[in-house]
Amino acid sequence: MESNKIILEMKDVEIGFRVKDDYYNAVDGVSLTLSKNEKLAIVGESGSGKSTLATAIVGLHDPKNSKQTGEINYKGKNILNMSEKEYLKIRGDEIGMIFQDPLASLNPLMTIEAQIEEPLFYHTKLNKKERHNRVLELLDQVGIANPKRMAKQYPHELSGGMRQRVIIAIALACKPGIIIADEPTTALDVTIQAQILDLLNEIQEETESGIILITHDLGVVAETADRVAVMYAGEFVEIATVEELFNNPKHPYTRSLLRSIPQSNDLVDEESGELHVIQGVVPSITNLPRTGCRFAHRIPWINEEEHEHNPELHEVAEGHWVRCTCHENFYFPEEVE
Ligand SMILES: Nc1ncnc2c1ncn2[C@@H]1O[C@H](COP(=O)(O)OP(=O)(O)OP(=O)(O)O)[C@@H](O)[C@H]1O
Repeated sequence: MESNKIILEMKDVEIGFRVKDDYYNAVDGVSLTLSKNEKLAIVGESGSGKSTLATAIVGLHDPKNSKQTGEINYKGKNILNMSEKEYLKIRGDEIGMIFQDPLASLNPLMTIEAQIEEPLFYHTKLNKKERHNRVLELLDQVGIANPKRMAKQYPHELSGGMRQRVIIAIALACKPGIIIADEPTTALDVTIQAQILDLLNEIQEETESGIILITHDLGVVAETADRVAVMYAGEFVEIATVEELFNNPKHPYTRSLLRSIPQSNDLVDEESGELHVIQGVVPSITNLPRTGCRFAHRIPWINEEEHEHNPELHEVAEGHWVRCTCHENFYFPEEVE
């Protein structure tokens, strides 16, 4: 990493949703920093709270149905306390967003040019001609072969991969210092996924922005990230550099996630030829155990005494944090004869 200047700092962030008359936390006390020029991945199964956190960073939770506490500090201000008016100055300007479904994120009735021009209109002083030139420059930057032609088209005329490139162009329009990418390649087929990840890597080298990449896919993490935070049931259970996480995973959840990806032969059970899968699912927010190790029920063969009563993150090596003590004597039952 060329620079370790912290540009976003999350401190004890809690985000709860109203269910009937109560609030239940989907994000439950997370702390993390993002540095300039860093690609930080947040990884976890569906329901672990990743999108809830990403949505808070871009200030898009509905205050009527959600409750946010803690701090997400950006340029000395807590995003969680900002009014919509204040946030409008930042969103799409200093913080860019790329979401999973490019079709849902684009307006079907506006040309590509009009959609890329919009943030330039609101956040810059460029005149019409300058905005037009910047639109063409951005389309070129995201690898679109004929920017002039594409600028006049509508979203339905484009392939999924092209639409995602347009979304990235919109996110980049005002040269944001931070880019939040929530499952940016999930809706795309595998070859296009690889191109979009390459594009994100290239863009980051050029812009030196900090990128938070939200994904359930460890393959995407390996391709893209510098550092990884593994999220389970609203908490970070492990934080490490990508090399450390893949070479020396500690938390039982991380180890289970790594065993469920099919890249390596030794992940496949020799006798049955099947992948090892993690039993069970992330509990819903109303059923989350709020005390003790939240992963304990998915590794029932591990004795209760191995878990902490109030699991905390422990630094096991420099910059490598693991929650709970259950990793110390953890094993997979199939490894024991
Ligand atoms: N508006 C909401 N109201 C109530 N519960 C919600 C709301 N949004 C999310 N949740 C719940 O919060 C938990 C975390 O959801 P979230 O979408 O953040 O997880 P995720 O890890 O991003 O999963 P996915 O990849 O499926 O989006 C889930 O149990 C989800 O059902």
